[in-house]
Amino acid sequence: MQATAAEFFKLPIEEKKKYAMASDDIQGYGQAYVVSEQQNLNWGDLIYLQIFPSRYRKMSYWPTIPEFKETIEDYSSAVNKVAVQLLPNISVILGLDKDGLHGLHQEIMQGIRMNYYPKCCKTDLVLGVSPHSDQTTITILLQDDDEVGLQIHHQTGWVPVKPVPNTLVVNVGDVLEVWSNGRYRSIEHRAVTYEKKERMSFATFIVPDQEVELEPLDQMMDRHYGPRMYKKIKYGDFVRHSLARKLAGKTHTEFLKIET
Ligand SMILES: O=C(O)CCC(=O)C(=O)O
Ligand SMILES: [Fe+2]
Repeated sequence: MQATAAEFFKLPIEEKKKYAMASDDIQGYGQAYVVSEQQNLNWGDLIYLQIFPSRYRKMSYWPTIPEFKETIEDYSSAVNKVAVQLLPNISVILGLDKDGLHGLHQEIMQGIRMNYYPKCCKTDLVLGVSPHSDQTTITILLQDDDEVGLQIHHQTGWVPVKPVPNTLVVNVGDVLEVWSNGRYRSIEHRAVTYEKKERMSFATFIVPDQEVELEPLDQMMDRHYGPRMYKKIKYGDFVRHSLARKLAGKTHTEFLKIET
């Protein structure tokens, strides 16, 4: 997987641009969440591809590197198995039936964002990815074994997520925060840059269908869990709202909250 992605990222920029994200799309090569020419860009290259259901794939964005398609499909199928094992467990924690979360998604959508962070000589000035939470139910992340790039926000500071070899990191996203009425908060995270070495990471996003109406589950709003904290919003509208703004900590999640 890493080797195949590296093949893509080391292509000349003109080659990579053949897969450039259209301005009204989220799939393809480029940077999302860019809303102004004044904004500081992130020190990284990325390509985002929708994987499942396969009818949403836009093959014009898939690099035609040998083995690319097979490698992404094999990796994504393996990660999908992890996701469909995790969701029933999270469902039970939320007081739902085993199949509850699966049902709430209508259809489970899976996409992959491949990130490449080149070496950087101004690591104190630029970030690989600005602070944000993911607009997902969960994100399943594969990162390089030998570098600490990912950091999570905890209390007043940033805590590095030290890679454990052959291990995936699972992050809670905004969708789970809403369904759980804030009991499981989406994690604010960022990626830092390195001077000595490049880094890659692969984030698999597990999200509901665009048409799903997001709102806290009934059983997460009671005397024990407290009053309703989040508005009702169509998942697709939430994503469109987020894409029109730059990444800035948990501001996207704050938008979902009921104003008090
Ligand atoms: O590179 C990383 O470890 C984080 C990437 C990330 O947060 C993302 O792609 O959403
Ligand atoms: Fe992220």
